[in-house]
Formats: sequence, structure tokens, C-alpha cells
Amino acid sequence: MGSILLIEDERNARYALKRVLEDAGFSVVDVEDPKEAKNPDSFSLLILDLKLKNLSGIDFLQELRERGINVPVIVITAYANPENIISASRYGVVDILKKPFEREELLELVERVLEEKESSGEPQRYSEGVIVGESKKMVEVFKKVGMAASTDMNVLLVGETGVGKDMLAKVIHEKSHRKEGPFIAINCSAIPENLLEAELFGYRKGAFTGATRDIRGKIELAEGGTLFLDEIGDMPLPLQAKLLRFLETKSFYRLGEERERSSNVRVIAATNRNLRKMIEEGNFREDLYYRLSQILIEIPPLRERKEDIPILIEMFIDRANKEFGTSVKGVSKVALEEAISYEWKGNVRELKNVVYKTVLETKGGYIEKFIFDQECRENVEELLNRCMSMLSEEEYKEFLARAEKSLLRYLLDKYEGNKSKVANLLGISRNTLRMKLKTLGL
Ligand SMILES: Nc1ncnc2c1ncn2[C@@H]1O[C@H](COP(=O)(O)OP(=O)(O)OP(=O)(O)O)[C@@H](O)[C@H]1O
Repeated sequence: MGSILLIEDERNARYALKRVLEDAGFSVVDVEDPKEAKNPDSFSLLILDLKLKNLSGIDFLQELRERGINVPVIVITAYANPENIISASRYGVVDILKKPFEREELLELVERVLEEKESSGEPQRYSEGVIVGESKKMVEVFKKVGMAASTDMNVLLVGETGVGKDMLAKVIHEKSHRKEGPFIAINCSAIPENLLEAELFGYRKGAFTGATRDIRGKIELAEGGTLFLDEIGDMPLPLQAKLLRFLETKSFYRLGEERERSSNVRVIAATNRNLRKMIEEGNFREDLYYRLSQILIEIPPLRERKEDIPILIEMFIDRANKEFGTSVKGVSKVALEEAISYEWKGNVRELKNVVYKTVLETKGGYIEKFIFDQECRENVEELLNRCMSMLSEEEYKEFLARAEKSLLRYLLDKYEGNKSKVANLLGISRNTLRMKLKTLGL
């Protein structure tokens, strides 16, 4: 049984919580004030009230993490506003319990966290899905994300490739009242134009050749939850008009059907294109833009928030170590400086790839030099050039397919068939990956 540090300044609540936990067999040290908390890193779990008299729980959390104390934390609060939630999640809080809560709810959560800690041997601080960011710009983004989660308005996430739009869309869903509902994503650039409409709105048997049965579209599948329209800038104009109608009326028609249907979904859209410019050029509907951007969140590129680079590197090293079984401890000062001054055109996704690649090479100790994508690319180019110079004209096409096939096979093997992961690493959607695999006979 793990030992728990309980920080709660309200006496009765503290007493009651301690009783519940002790009755369940946990050993508990309870304190009123965080300053009384001796050796917080010696505990298996910290239960922290967010609103303390002398110090905010968030400040205390920040201080803990800065001291390198990675004990898992469950936050209890009567003030579970999105800002608190987002701030807390930045410091690796594993869960938030909103007061009042049931005894069983608390015990279930405590047991789960302690089990996870035991099985991984490490706190879940940097587990998949944890968001980090310390720059002023990202704190502003997190605040907006929190605000977006607390409303049902449409959200437009704008930013370069790899800045975290997809990840933030999921966070908004997970922190919203729709979290028990589905999160359905559709990538508007990965699906051929004529199929996109059918994918979105569904169709009736016989609506077009190949429509052998009635199919529900993504809009229906997202009922009660969130519909994420990725790469919205690539949606063709005729479909934009139909989407606008849906956003205005919440009703739609399946293709080939006359019956009007409705769906209760919140729409989050994302793009790395300049929609304002597209509007000027007549390629994107202005009315749709305003509908979608009821809350507009612009995520800055990594090169404009370099303060986030060290913590992102730390997180990805931690994750890569867990995934590969390596034991890289950190980064040398020189390597870190080089990473900070690097341009990161592929943003966080590129940084993640570079860290993973370097951890695999380094295996242990400290990273002295990152293997930047740029250098790899140059080596690959040299190698490919050599191969290509040996090809005859008839072999070009086959060469292309073989190269793609080998890469995909390698990645699928490496990530044990995890298609989402491979698609993510290649910067393509799962659908595009599926189509490629089919074409290549994999
Ligand atoms: N602040 C962050 N903290 C932790 N991980 C992050 C952060 N930002 C991005 N990532 C990670 O970086 C990768 C790329 O993020 P994501 O796929 O959300 O980007 P995107 O903006 O949707 O890219 P694209 O436009 O190419 O679809 C993901 O693995 C994501 O988890």
C-alpha cells in the first residue's frame, strides 16, 4: 500500500479524507500548509487542495516540479474551472476531483494512480497526451483552450504543421461537458473531394455506385460529442456551403435522402493555411470562417516560443526512454543551445522525431548532439542519389513504390503495427496511410 501526502487547509475536510483513505488501508500524512510538507518526494501520491489559504495549489505544484519532484498528484477542488484544469495539467496532475465527490470515486482514483505508478515504476508525468509549455504565448493558448472547453462554441485552431492543433482539439473535448461523448475526427485533405461529403453527412443505399447500404456520416457518429474537422482549409467550396448550413441549423441530409436529420455536435476545426488570405482569393467562405472561429486559437510556431524547447525535450527523452528501454539522462548545454537556436520548421512534431532518433542512438548518458532531420535528410539524399543513378527508365516507378513500401514496412514493424503512430510520424492521416498500405499491398 502506498503512502499518501494530503494537503488540505480545511480541517474537517482533511480529517474526513484522511479517515476514508486510512480505512482503505493507506498510510496518510496530512498537513494544513504546504510548507509543513516534509520530503514530498518520499510519498507515492500527493493529494492537493487547489485553493489553500497561504499559497495557491498551482504555485506549490510549480515549485515542486521545478525542484524535480515528480510525485503523481491528484488535485481536489471546488473550483474546477478550465483555467485551473489547464494550469494543473501543465504540471503533470494525473486527475482532478471536483468537490463534493463520493468516497468510492476518490478510492478508485487513488488505487488506479498507485497501480499505474507501480507498474511503470515512474510517475505518469510525461505519459502520452500530457501537454507541456511554459512560454507566455502558450500559457495564453492554454487559457483559451480552457475557456473553449467550458463553452459549446465552435473553435478554430490555427497554426503551422506540428504545433499541436490535433492534440489541443482532443484536450478541449476531454475537458468539456461532452467528454463522455465521442470525439470524431475527419481530415478534409486526406479524403478525395467526392467522398468527403459522403463521409461527413452519410448516405443512403443506392445514393451512388458503391453505396450498398445506408451509412451514417461523421456528423451523426459525433452525436453528443465533438466533430473535429482537420485541414478545414482544404474543404471544397460546395461542401463549405453545406457545412455552413449544418452549423447554422444543426440539421443535414444524408446523401440521396430527403429526410432531414439533426445532430448535436460541437465543431472544432483546424488549419495550417491562411484562411483570411483564402477568403480574399475566393477560396474560403467568409461566413463559414466566422461561424467556425467563434473562438479562435492561434498556436505560435515553436521558433517563436523557444522557452518551451527545454521542457519539450525533457518530456520526449522521458517518453523515448520508456518506449525504447533506453536510459538517456538529459542533454548537454551545447546540445540544448543548438536545439534552441534550430529553426524547427516541423515544430513540436519535428522536435519529437529528432529527440526520439537521438535517444535511440545515444542509448544512455547525456545527449551531446542532436541528430537533426536536416542532417539525416542530407545523408538519405546522398544514398538515394547513388541508387537512382543506377536505375533504368523502366525502373523508376517501381523504385518509388519499393522505397515507400520499405519505409512503411519498417515503421509498422518498429511500432508494432500502430497505424496512428506511423501516420503521426509521417505527418499523414490514418486514412491516407490505410490507402497507401492498400495500394502497396501491405
Ligand atoms: N505542447 C505540447 N506538449 C506535448 N506534446 C505536444 C505539444 N505540442 C505538440 N505536441 C506533440 O507533437 C506532435 C504533433 O502535434 P499535433 O499532431 O497535434 O500537431 P498539428 O498541429 O495537429 O499538426 P498537423 O497540422 O500537421 O496535423 C504530437 O505528437 C503531439 O502530441
